[in-house]
Amino acid sequence: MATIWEKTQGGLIVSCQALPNEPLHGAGIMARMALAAEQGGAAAIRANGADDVRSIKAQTGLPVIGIVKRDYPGYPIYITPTLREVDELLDAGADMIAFDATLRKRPNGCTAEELIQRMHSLGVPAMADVSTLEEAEQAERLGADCVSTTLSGYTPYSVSRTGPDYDLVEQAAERLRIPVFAEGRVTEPEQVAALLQLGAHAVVVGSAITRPQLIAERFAAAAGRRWQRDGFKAKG
Ligand SMILES: CC(=O)N[C@H](C=O)[C@@H](O)[C@H](O)[C@H](O)COP(=O)(O)O
Repeated sequence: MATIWEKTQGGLIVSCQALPNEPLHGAGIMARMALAAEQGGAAAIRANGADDVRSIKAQTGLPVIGIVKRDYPGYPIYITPTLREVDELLDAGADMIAFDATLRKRPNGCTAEELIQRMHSLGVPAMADVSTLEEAEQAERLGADCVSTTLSGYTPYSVSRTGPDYDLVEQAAERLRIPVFAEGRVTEPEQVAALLQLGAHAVVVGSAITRPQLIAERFAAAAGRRWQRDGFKAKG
């Protein structure tokens, strides 16, 4: 049977996530979203929360990269911050687990090595979500199986951009021996092709496919600008 690396190589991974404050929140809806992504050609799904992971695995034949977003007061990190979230995802049958691998402090004194070791104890690969090249290199040293550029632009010390972080993808792909996934602010198909060309193992796309409120917002903003420019012209 093909490994998750073979299944995802050169492919599209669709992130299907809706937090409790989003209109599409719910494991059933996310499973439908994942099914649609599968029909569209996704090689794997990235999903948030044990319920969504279970539901997506039951509805699709795709590998699922699981995360649990959970806030711990006083800590800025929220993507699979501790062993508790890792255990929830292992229990749900995630095929890979992604976690915040930035150099910031983790709640409960947990370390990145501990999280990786727990995943490896059950044979589940660890995806390190990073925001800089330094974090990517550190994640590789600690034993992560791959990195994703998920957090570039979302830490106070990484550069904020409107589009994908091409530089980080290119530099990490050049320097690291482990696969580099491109993730974050990919909105156009041409960007997917460009990121693969720069050495990404696969490209993760979320909001541009699975957050319809943000898709509508882009179109509404375009309409709004026209409205402001032309003014309202009543008929007749
Ligand atoms: C920064 C953070 O919390 N990113 C999250 C990580 O799982 C998700 O909210 C993103 O949707 C995902 O990374 C895909 O990115 P984009 O939606 O830009 O295609």
